[in-house]
Amino acid sequence: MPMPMPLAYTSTHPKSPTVNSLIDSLPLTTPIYLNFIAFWFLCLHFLFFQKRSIWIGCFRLKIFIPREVEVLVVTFSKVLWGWLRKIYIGFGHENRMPDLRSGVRRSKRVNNVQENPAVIVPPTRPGVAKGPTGRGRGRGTRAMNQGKNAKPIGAGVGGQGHTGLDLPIGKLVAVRDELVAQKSAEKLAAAEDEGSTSPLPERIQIGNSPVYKLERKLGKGGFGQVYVGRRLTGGSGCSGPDAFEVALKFEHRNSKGCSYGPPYEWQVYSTLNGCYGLPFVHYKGQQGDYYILVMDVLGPSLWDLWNTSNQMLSEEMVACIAVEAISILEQLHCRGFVHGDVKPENFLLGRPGTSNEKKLYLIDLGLASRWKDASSGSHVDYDQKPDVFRGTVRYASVHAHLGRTGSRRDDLESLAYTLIFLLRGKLPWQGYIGENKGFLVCKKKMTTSPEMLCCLCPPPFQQFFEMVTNMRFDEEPNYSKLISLFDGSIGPNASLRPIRIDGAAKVGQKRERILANLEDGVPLKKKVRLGTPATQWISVYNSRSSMKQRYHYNVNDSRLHQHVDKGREDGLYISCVASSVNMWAIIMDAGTGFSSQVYELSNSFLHKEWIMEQWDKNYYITSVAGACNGSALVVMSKGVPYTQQSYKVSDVFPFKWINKKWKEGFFVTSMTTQGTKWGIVMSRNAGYSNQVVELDFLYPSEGIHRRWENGYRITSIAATADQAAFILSAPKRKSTDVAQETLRTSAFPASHVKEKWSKNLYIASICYGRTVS
Ligand SMILES: Nc1ncnc2c1ncn2[C@@H]1O[C@H](COP(=O)(O)OP(=O)(O)OP(=O)(O)O)[C@@H](O)[C@H]1O
Repeated sequence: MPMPMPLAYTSTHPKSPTVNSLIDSLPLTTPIYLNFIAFWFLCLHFLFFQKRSIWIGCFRLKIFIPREVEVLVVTFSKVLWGWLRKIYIGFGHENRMPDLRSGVRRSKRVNNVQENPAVIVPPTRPGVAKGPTGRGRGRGTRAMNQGKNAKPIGAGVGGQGHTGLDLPIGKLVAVRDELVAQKSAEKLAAAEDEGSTSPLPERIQIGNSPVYKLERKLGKGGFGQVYVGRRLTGGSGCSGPDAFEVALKFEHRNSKGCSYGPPYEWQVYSTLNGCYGLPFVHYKGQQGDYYILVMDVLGPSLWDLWNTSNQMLSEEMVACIAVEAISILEQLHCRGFVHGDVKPENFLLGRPGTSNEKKLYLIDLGLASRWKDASSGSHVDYDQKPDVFRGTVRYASVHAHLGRTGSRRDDLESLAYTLIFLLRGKLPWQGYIGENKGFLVCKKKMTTSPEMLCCLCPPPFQQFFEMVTNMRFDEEPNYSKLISLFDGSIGPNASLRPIRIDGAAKVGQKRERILANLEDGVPLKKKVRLGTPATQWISVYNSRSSMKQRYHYNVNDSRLHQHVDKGREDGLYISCVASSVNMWAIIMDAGTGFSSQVYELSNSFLHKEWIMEQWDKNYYITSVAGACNGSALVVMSKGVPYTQQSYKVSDVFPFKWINKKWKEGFFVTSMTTQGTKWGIVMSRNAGYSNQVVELDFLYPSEGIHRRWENGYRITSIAATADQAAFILSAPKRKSTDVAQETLRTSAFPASHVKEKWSKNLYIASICYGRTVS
């Protein structure tokens, strides 16, 4: 999208003054202020340009700025800059009820606790460290945190050229939290600097390995530097453990991946060494300040190849790459791992001039993870953590962007992007920059139809893309079928092929047999990515004993009171509200358990003063809706079990805040959107034992079904025109199982609701927004 930058403030919040009110509040006309500002600018000018003298006519006036003034001016400038930034860029705000003492419901307004502005984390990792446009392979660094306020650790934030490399993010996310807790980003950066400045040993011997002399550099990643090591003593072979030349990968012991000992990649190599398509690791060990891997030396990467071939590779070449890459991934997956960072830079050819120069290898296991549990052998559990991203933005699967647990489908989706990039020379989401780059790229991936994405590619590539993006989380890829898609693009003469496809050839016969059995018998799956966004009503129905429920839709502001009053006369309370095209939908129930209710229609999202007043009177927010025209409807009730409440308004889905509040015992109890803004209400004592989020650019059918299977039920929904969010909760008391159904309809589901009522299914949540793409 080029969409506006996230603005997370409501304009009326007293702690988020508008620029106008700020300017109004400054007595700029007072001469003393003018003098001060002039003095300050002058100091800044001298400090900035390092000027220490000025000419007045023919006199040269020497300027002396005392150190104290310099510090004062710089500090004041920083504070002012931060202040202005907050006004222009904003951050989410949270309003929270005061803590309760001794379990007594205290209604006094003690204070308006405005917590430290929470870090707003876009649903997907924003523009982090797009690769340098430099031509060297593997240059640049990784960033580890995708938070808006998070600093990329190390260097490498910069613009992205069309030919630029894309750098991986999130390697060792697992240790990230601990790292961040222990060390500030600055310390980490300093540690890294130290790592990069420590001299590399000139002679290397790991255990009983030959002695190597450090030779030319092969590449550098965010974590390691790779050099050629030339054998000096201790062997006679041309290849293998005592090869004349090896690749030496150095990682400094203070580097970000080594805080707890050897790099994580070592563990993965311990299990995967010898796997088809991976370079052999012969020795690993520590020497001086460095962890060192001794492995087979390889040749150029596919990115190098693409770059030196006018940034376009032939169909046959890419088809061979496809076939061999699928075989390599199949072998890796067979060993229970997913790679997690499939991209052109991580596929290397064998050493030029050797018999392996046309052989493909996959390197960099730093983001590899298990899809299959090592002890039980079962598939790892599905989960979604929208603020966790691992991989490289350009090639990451949409599921990886959305923070879903990595599985085999993700490697294949990244491979599809890799192949299309090598063929077309460009992907439609290149060129995004800025803090919410990850979100924009993910949105573009979701809204680009397979036809658009593959418009310049031969049909097998589109078929491959469609097959892999339609896979379920735990689906076993049909590698043979995927390989066979490219059969027609590869010539029969093996010696003429630009890339060796030994892996695929080995399973070729088996493949033919499988394919014969598959012949058209498998029904085609419904395509999930159509590229056409749609907004719909999403309604959720819960089974419950018979009760009176009433709905109103297309209600304009002036008719709202009339409907609500009528419902109240009949003993009904508002149970949920929603808005579509600036008209309200109101659901009123006889079974809410509320004892009293108030509501307010206001022009602000959300009206803090009114909410605080009602909190004082022991009312709690029970439903909330925002309309596109800026107004919001907040319903607050008595008779709820909640003991404390907190809400947040944010321009991006505030998963990080939700996560933080979960840890404090709060659960999401209502949620809405207004335009692109999200409003989330969380309460203590909500009766849930656990809660999860499903956030997607379409209706996350698979995720919801998986959660349902695990005992979760949808308890809040909201959607913008881009994304739909579902909160699913596990009840504390697992007494009666609630059956739940969802419905998506273009018009308000008036007739459907009646059908549901006849089956004792009642509307539990409703919203209008993004459903399919
Ligand atoms: N065995 C090898 N033979 C030749 N070159 C290699 C070899 N291993 C790595 N390289 C080169 O070194 C670069 C960095 O290696 P690698 O990707 O393993 O490091 P990293 O720090 O994990 O990088 P990244 O940040 O991309 O994950 C690679 O891009 C590649 O060009």
